[in-house]
Amino acid sequence: MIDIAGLSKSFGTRVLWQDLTFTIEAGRMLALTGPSGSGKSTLLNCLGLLDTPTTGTMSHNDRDLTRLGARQIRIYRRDTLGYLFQNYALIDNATIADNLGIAIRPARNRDSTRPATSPAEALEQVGLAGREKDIVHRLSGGEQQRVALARLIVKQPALVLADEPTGALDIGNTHMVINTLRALADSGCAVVIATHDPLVRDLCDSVLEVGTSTTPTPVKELSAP
Ligand SMILES: Nc1ncnc2c1ncn2[C@@H]1O[C@H](COP(=O)(O)OP(=O)(O)OP(=O)(O)O)[C@@H](O)[C@H]1O
Repeated sequence: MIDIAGLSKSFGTRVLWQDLTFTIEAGRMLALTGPSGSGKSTLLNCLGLLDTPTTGTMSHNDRDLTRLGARQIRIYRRDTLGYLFQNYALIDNATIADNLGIAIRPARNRDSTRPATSPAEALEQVGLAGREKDIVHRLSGGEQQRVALARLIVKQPALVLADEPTGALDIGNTHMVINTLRALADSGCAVVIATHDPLVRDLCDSVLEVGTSTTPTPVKELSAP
């Protein structure tokens, strides 16, 4: 569904990655690994149309994403993408319900046939049942991450982009994140995760070593003896 061809990114004379050529398919999970500074977040930002690649093309269902105007980019982000970033990207001074309500709107516009999950059901799935009226900035970091997960469950975006989603979490919340991302993939979302966490990497279907490889390797091949 997302076709990447000859993608590269440089800052000045510094080449972060080049000639990336692969497909991100619905229902699959791709891990982006590599040392700090190799350009994992930058690649996620390019996939999320928050940054632009230096050369190459990205297309979604044959629609060229590198040629969209500002308004089309906003609509694509709203209707197609879900972010799970380290700062949770929530509206801090609003309630959990308000944060999830924002996620519902674009889902209504999508041509999706997937069954909708209500905010109440999504909160139950992440262990926050009945907490709709809580203000987000009063929640712990782990709870905020779970609200961000609930937002993804409600929105069911075609493409989920996650940047170190377990970096600051305890083991319980880490498993919550991993299980939810796997469930999103199983329901048809494509999931791309920048991670240093071997637990997360091993859950994915394939791994791209950013800055070193140009195509992902199936996880099965990595773990083969
Ligand atoms: N706008 C920019 N201008 C110049 N350099 C930048 C810019 N954005 C990022 N970089 C540099 O690009 C490199 C890659 O950054 P990026 O955050 O993508 O790496 P990363 O692999 O995600 O690292 P980490 O694992 O530490 O999060 C870094 O050296 C960073 O300083």
